[in-house]
Amino acid sequence: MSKAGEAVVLRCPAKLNLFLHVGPPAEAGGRHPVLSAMAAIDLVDDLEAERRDGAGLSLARTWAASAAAPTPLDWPAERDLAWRAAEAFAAEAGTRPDVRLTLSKRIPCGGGLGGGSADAAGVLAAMDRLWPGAVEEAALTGLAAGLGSDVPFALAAIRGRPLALVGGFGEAVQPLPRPPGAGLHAALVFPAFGCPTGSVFAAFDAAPPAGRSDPGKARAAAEAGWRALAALGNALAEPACAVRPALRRVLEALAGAGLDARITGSGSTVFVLAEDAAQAADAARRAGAATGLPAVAVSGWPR
Ligand SMILES: C[C@](O)(CO)[C@H](O)COP(=O)(O)OP(=O)(O)OC[C@H]1O[C@@H](n2ccc(N)nc2=O)[C@H](O)[C@@H]1O
Ligand SMILES: Nc1ncnc2c1ncn2[C@@H]1O[C@H](COP(=O)(O)OP(=O)(O)OP(=O)(O)O)[C@@H](O)[C@H]1O
Repeated sequence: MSKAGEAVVLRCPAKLNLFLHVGPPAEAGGRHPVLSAMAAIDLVDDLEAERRDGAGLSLARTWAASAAAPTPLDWPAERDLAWRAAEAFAAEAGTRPDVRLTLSKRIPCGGGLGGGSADAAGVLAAMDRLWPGAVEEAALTGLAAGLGSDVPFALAAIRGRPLALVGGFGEAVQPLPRPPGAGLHAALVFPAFGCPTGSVFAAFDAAPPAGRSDPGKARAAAEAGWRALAALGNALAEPACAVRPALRRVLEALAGAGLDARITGSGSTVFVLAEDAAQAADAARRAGAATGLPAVAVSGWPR
């Protein structure tokens, strides 16, 4: 049955790396194996995808009115991960990328929140619905891994698995037990600069920390709670501060306000875990006052 003219609307969630361990690359200049507990949060980009047979690919990107840290969306559409996901899906399906994509963004760019990856995963999930059965499941997850390390988790989250232990180069996504008690709540702080992921991994190589990642420890931590997961640390936190010294000053200002702040991914976004939504809102207010930066409260996604 043709799906031409049909539209799919879905949400593309940001992720938090509750902890992030990084191993050495197999060869100099290669990518780094990671182990991370990733959780989707209710900071989302909205995607609409409409199939229009014969009309080609188009992409419109704007910031939602509620976006806390909008920056120029100035890279060419052809380089956007959403666009590249549409082309990759169509090539795999043996069809043309005849889809009109409209993105209303809220996830800050270059913030370690995986916004571009979430958009790409959203496009894969949407096109899978608009061209049902055209790409097999294993091929779809392969496309996700080819687009970036955070895309397989984002695809799993959109399809109902919003908390996972992620290994390899992001392609090994395994369910993680949901910590007991309340759900995930946090305040996010958005520095006025991004952290270029490649430079942060290069800084990691210049001073790699000792220690090995252990999936068993990660599972035990998940059974203990959200804070136990975060206590496993982020191996890119120091490298991110080396690349952007101002990030250390943000962490120091938050510590001075009594807030236990951590970096997600390769930075620059900082998060403070909270017990519930009211505490997260309070932490966001205090974080904003201590740093002068935009700060928002978030919860696990979907709520
Ligand atoms: C830091 C994380 O967000 C953790 O979830 C991800 O590992 C980032 O992965 P990503 O978004 O796929 O990163 P990209 O923006 O595609 O990669 C930028 C650059 O970071 C380095 N890179 C990235 C991922 C990885 N596992 N090892 C790397 O060494 C590579 O030099 C790469 O060219
Ligand atoms: N749809 C997109 N949304 C945001 N950035 C995109 C997108 N497509 C391509 N990019 C490019 O990727 C860069 C960073 O993307 P993104 O916001 O996903 O980084 P990030 O959150 O730091 O990701 P990560 O956690 O994977 O390091 C942008 O500055 C931009 O050049």
